Amino acid sequence: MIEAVVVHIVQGNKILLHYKKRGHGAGKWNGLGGKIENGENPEECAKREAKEEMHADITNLKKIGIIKFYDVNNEDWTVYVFRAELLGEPEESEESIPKWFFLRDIPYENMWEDDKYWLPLVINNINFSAEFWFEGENMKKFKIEAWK
Ligand SMILES: Nc1[nH]c(=O)nc2c1ncn2[C@H]1C[C@H](O)[C@@H](COP(=O)(O)OP(=O)(O)OP(=O)(O)O)O1
Repeated sequence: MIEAVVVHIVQGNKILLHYKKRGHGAGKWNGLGGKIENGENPEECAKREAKEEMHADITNLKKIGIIKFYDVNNEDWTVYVFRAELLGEPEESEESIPKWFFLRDIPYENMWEDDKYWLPLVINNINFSAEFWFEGENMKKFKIEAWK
């Protein structure tokens, strides 16, 4: 089981997304994040990834969801989802290109197929737990539980 974090930064009517240049989900827009390394907790991983991926810090982290991804061909993932606030200016890095999107223009068609089911919950500060079953990049089934 791989453990990872995804962090979403929502400010006013905009969200900061990252075009991933490499790794799992390359070619898609996503929150920032990555795999948890030995000895880190999810918050520490989120802060490290923010520095690595966009050369900026994040603060006021709020854990908002937990997602399990089951993939029949590959490995299973547990992903901790956070909201956070940005300190400073995001920059392009070797991993990704950051870009602000209006909330009404989120590019769901160029994101992981599961995102459209749970990102609205993150934006509305609704806690959730979800499970998604994939075959490669195709989502087959899902379950979501949400609570205020
Ligand atoms: N179906 C999915 N939907 C989604 O929104 N995010 C997903 C996802 N499956 C995985 N993720 C996230 C978790 C994690 O933040 C990221 C994948 O992590 P990466 O491969 O970028 O990890 P690292 O930054 O540790 O990369 P490397 O150093 O290249 O191994 O994609």
